[in-house]
Amino acid sequence: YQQVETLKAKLLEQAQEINRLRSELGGTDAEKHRDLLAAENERLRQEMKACEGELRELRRQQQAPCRDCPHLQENAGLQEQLSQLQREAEETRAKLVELDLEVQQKTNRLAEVELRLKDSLAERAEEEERLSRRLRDSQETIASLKSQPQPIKYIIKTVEVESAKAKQALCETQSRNQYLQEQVGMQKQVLKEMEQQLQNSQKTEAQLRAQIMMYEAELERAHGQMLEEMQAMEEEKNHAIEEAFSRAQVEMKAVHENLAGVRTNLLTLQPALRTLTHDYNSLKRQVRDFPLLLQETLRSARAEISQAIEEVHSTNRELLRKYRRELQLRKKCHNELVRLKGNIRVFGRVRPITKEDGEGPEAANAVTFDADDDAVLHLLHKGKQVSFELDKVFPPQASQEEVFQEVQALVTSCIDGYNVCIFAYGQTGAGKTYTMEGTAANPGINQRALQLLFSEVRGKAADWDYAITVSAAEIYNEALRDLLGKEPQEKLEIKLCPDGSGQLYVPGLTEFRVQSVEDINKVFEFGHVKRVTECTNLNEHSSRSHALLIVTVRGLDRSTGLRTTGKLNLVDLAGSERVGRSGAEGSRLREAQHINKSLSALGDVIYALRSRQGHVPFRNSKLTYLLQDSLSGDSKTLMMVQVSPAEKNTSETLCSLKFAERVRSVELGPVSRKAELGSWPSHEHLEGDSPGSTASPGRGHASPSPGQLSSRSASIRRKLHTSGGWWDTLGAQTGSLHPQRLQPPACGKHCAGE
Ligand SMILES: Nc1ncnc2c1ncn2[C@@H]1O[C@H](COP(=O)(O)OP(=O)(O)OP(=O)(O)O)[C@@H](O)[C@H]1O
Repeated sequence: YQQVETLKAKLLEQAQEINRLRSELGGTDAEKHRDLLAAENERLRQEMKACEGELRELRRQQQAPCRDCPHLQENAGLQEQLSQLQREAEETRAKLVELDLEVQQKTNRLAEVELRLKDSLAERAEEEERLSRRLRDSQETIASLKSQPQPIKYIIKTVEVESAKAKQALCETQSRNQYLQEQVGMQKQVLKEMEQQLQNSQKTEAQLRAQIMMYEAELERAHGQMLEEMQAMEEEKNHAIEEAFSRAQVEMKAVHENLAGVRTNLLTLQPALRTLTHDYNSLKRQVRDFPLLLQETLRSARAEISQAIEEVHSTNRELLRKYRRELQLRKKCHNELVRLKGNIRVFGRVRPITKEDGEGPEAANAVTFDADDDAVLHLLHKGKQVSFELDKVFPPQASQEEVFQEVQALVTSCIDGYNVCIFAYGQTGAGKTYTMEGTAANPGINQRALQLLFSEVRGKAADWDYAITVSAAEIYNEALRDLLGKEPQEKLEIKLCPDGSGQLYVPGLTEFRVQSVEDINKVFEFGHVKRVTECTNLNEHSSRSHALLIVTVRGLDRSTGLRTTGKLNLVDLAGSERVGRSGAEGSRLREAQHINKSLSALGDVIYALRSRQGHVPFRNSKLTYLLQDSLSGDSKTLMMVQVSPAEKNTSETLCSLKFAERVRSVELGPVSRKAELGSWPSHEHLEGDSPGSTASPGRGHASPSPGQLSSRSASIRRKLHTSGGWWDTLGAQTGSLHPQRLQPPACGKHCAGE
């Protein structure tokens, strides 16, 4: 029964489904679609008709004769339009055909569906009918069976026996039932699955609900928190607003106060502004007047400046005048100083014992010095000690530097325009060349003097221009030769300047301008090579000529225009040995005679100069003639007497020292001078002089004992400081002096000079 009910319900469902399909097919969309298609079809038909009408009209217009048609131009456009319309009509027609076809297909399908639906409905109605009949039969059967009291099995069998047809129907129903039970089982399975799904869904739903509730709670809490925060912020905001308000009030108050202050300031500034305006106006006036004022001021400033310049000029002139006066004064003082020291000074230098002196008693040292007085030396000659006093004595250990220090004042005075002569005098091998030239490692006066001149000139370069030139000459056998010339053998002459100045000059004497120590070295080397040297018994490289190095210093003071010319003559005299001792004969003898003669002439000139004689015999020798302008006037002369300390040379040493002392002592005092000058000894006398014999007053200059010398030198120095000077002393005595020929002491008995 239940199966039947289920079947019935199923059939009802199918019937409902069929009705729904029918209503779908027969109702809304398909019908609407069909109507729409029909309407569209109709519209297109109408449009096509209109197009065809238009086409016809156009064809007609085209075919009509139109010779004078003013629309000829339009014709082409119309034709084009026509063809366009034709194309469109064709397209529309094709479209229409397509639509017709589609409508036809859809109508056919619809009819087909309707047909099938009708068949299905009929079939179902039949089935319904049949089933309801069977149901009724079955119900009736069941009802009759129920009313019967027989056991069911029996009835069934009876039914089976009685109704094969019903049995068959029952079988079918049973198979159907079987099928339906399977269906029910499947449905149950589906239902179970769905229930499972439902449960899962419910679980998920419960979870989601729980989650939602949690979220809602969270939301609620966040909301509450947010409200609290909003509340707090609100309060904060209110508080801040209140604070800002109160601050603004305070500031406002301050601003008001400031404003009041500004107002009062403004009130007080107004008078200041008035003053400023006034000032501005007055400044404007001043600016207007400024160019005039400026011109005026400039005029007065110019006048002041010119006045100041004038004053400076006059001050400068005055200073220049004073400077020149000071220069003259300096020169005068210098002169005075030199004069006090003596225009002619005599130094002695004792060389050390050398290997040329040999060995044994002959080479013994015969010269000693005074420990208390550096101007005194003692010579042990023939067992007796003879003492001499000069201006300064250099012992053997004195260095070249020490010697030069004593002569450098003389050297520098030639920068101031003085003429200076430095002679090295002495017997052969006594050290003249060593003192004047020195060695490469230990240069002598010549090179040091030039070096000093260079450095002095450099020091004055700011104010002065200087030119230093050097010439080198030698006098050999009374012949003057140029040591720097191209023709050293050529004899030069000394001549008077043609300008009538009385000056002497040597035509053809080479003069080199030197600017450095290197230049000097070259000059010295060159000159030295050409100097005539010969071997003698006494000195291997004895110089047989007088060698002169003439240094001329020309200066120009740039500020004053003052010009100065000073000459420094550095003379290495020829050796003054005695002829007999040097073993000279023939030409050597002639050399010696010339040497002695010229040395004698030098002695004469020096004597004449110191005794201020009216006539000075410069012309007696080439040497004195050449040095005339450097020996006369306010020129300065230094005689460096070189002596050998060797025992074997004591005779020569004695001669040299006596000569030196006599040169020096000419001016020492009227009594001594007189006595000396009155009995000027010959060389023999000099050589024969003994310390004892010279001690007697009135006969030459006695060599006192060391003790006497000390007291004498002291008295001399006193004189130098207290008296007007040597020249004055000499001048006072000139009248009483008898001109004497100053004999060169170095000539031997056979000397021509004697
Ligand atoms: N002060 C000194 N110190 C060291 N050696 C010296 C000194 N003086 C001279 N001599 C040496 O004595 C020797 C002779 O010296 P120098 O040639 O200078 O003599 P001189 O007087 O020029 O001789 P001459 O008249 O023959 O030319 C040289 O060897 C020199 O080096």
